[in-house]
Amino acid sequence: MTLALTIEERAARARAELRIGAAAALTSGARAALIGAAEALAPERLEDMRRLGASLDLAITARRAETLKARAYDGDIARIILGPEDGAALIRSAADPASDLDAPLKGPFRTRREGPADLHRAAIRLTKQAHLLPAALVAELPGGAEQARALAAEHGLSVLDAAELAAAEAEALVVDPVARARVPLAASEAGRVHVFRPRDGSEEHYAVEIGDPPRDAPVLARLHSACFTGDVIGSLKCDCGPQLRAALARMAQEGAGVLLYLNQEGRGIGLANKMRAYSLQDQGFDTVEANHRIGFEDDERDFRIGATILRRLGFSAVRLLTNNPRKVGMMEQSGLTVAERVPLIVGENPLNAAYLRTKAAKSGHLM
Ligand SMILES: Nc1nc2c(ncn2[C@@H]2O[C@H](COP(=O)(O)OP(=O)(O)OP(=O)(O)O)[C@@H](O)[C@H]2O)c(=O)[nH]1
Ligand SMILES: [Zn+2]
Repeated sequence: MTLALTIEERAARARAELRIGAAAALTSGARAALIGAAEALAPERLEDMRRLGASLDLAITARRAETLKARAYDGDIARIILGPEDGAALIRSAADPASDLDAPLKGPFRTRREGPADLHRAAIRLTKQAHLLPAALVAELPGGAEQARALAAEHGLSVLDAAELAAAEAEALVVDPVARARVPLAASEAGRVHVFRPRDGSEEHYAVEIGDPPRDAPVLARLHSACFTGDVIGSLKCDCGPQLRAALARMAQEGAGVLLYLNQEGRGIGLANKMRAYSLQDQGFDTVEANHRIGFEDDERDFRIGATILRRLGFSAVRLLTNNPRKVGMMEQSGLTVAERVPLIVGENPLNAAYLRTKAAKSGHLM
């Protein structure tokens, strides 16, 4: 029956469900759990999960666990054991770094050592993909997958298999061209915008083509990650706006180029989480420390999507405008030739100098 949803479609739906505070069910073989996003799940639903579950955990990343001084027995993640008294306030304080400074001695949190952590890991992945705080409530069901399917059928919940979910992530890298049109730009009247839609239902990405770059020669290219604050409202905290405009100006000057505008706001964590990171930066943490304290890696972007889009446009070799060696490495790993790295050093000001120094010192950016 082709009306049945694929795992990718069910994952897209589950991400939306987590964002609106609904629960979903995850299975792994005969085991299963109900999950919810720590920042969104309604308290009444939490009580249902507590009632139905043989256990109730808060799954967090090892990064967040480090800030909370909780032991991460599962490598990249940790499972905080919630007791009957642990309600919404405790969950929020464990998941959300906003109050860390007011309550520096959170916890102590007891973390789980025994048993598999695959359901917890899958739940955290979904919250990250939904651009929520990377923290999930996980109630293991005593009746396993059978109980999960019965509950899902009764209440209209999504049921996803953790292993299938991981395998389905490759679909995020498959994009289809949707529409394109001429858009005369201030930098160059020979502008054209192409919209690409990922098969996994995640956000669309755009390509801005300047002129008519030949497909058989390395194209002057930029992979620009969305920065609402820098690109749109002129934030002085980063260099994104000036980089965006300088890249287009350089392409206009050469008469040809392609700028990918990738919707990877905040290095892939979304604007809400980026503002959480900025709030931590106001408390004195640098850009990398701030990401870690929320529970993210320094950089959650997958640049392979950029290579895919370039190839869809017919390019196989680039002269890449970037100061980030990771972008060069990822393009090459994806089979694109980087004929040259073209530095893009613009837009330093007194308010972003420390940020740019941190990127150079900790993230390997070339200055
Ligand atoms: N999480 C987080 N993201 C930030 C911060 N400042 C800027 N960003 C995001 O960082 C990304 C900047 O991306 P780029 O300029 O494309 O990449 P880059 O790694 O700096 O590399 P190049 O500019 O190519 O040298 C954008 O998605 C911004 O939204 C910050 O303090 N925290
Ligand atoms: Zn920026």
